Amino acid sequence: MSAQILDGRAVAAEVRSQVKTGVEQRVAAGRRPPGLAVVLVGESPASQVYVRGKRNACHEVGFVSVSHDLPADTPEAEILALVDELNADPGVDGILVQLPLPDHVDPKKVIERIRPDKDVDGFHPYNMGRLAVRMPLLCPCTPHGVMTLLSRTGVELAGLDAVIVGASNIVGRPMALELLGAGCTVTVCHSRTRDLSAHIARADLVVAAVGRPGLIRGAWIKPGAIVIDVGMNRLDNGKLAGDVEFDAARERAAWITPVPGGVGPMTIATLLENTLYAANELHPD
Ligand SMILES: Nc1nc(=O)c2c([nH]1)NC[C@@H]1CN(c3ccc(C(=O)N[C@@H](CCC(=O)O)C(=O)O)cc3)C=[N+]21
Repeated sequence: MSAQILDGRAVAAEVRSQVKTGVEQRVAAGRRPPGLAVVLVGESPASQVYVRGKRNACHEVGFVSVSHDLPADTPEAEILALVDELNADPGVDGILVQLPLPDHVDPKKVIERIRPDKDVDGFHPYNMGRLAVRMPLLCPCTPHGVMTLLSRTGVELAGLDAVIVGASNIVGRPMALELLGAGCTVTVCHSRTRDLSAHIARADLVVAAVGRPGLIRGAWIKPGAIVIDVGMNRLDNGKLAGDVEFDAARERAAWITPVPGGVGPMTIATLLENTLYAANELHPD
């Protein structure tokens, strides 16, 4: 029996349409449309593709999209000064500084400079802390987008054995907190984990967020498990592949996300949700 596909493109389209309606309601009530500022430092082609996608999504839902494209050699102080300006701008509800930043810029300093109530990436320590103590404010987009996808399976998450592979600040760690909040028993595997396949073999839910194509063998997957592939690996042939051996895993899983077309679109859709939430709930004006 092969798995049902969790169609991230379809769910992301639903979320974007809900955000668009939310913006229309705001404007009909005489309020300004939400504003999202996207800061891009440098000319990395990948970042330009992602940033273009975000800006297009803003236009689709009716946000004001504020763009700042800075040269790769922009001094850190200038980036911080721009963040201060955006923090103070009443027309800006969300600030996203595209990562990675050039080596001479400390990303932690830049992230921590963003006002927590405008940190629509959810990367700021304050927002991560709020998630850790079950008082979520703005949640990191990829893990929160995964929760939206999981809700579409109709599977009760409480009590599931969830195994996350990867312990990054932007996916693995907040993913563990989100799943803990949903009542899962959570294991986080990382580069020091011994016998990864044994952890995967007992998992009802696997979230792969490592960045290594085909790391998670399909044969490891427990029959009937839910498999969420956050991996976004560009292969030599230019194709995008996840961290999971999709075809083999699909024969054993009950649900599985494809790459592309799974978690990626949910990341963008959740960014839009966070920005509307910040405008409506955190910036009453
Ligand atoms: N401050 C910051 N916040 C981010 O959220 C952030 C970032 N920096 N830096 C880069 C990563 C990457 N990222 C993606 C989002 C969506 C897709 C996406 O929609 N991918 C499509 C495929 C796109 C393609 O074909 O290349 C998919 O998976 O279906 C990909 C990558 C957000 N990022």
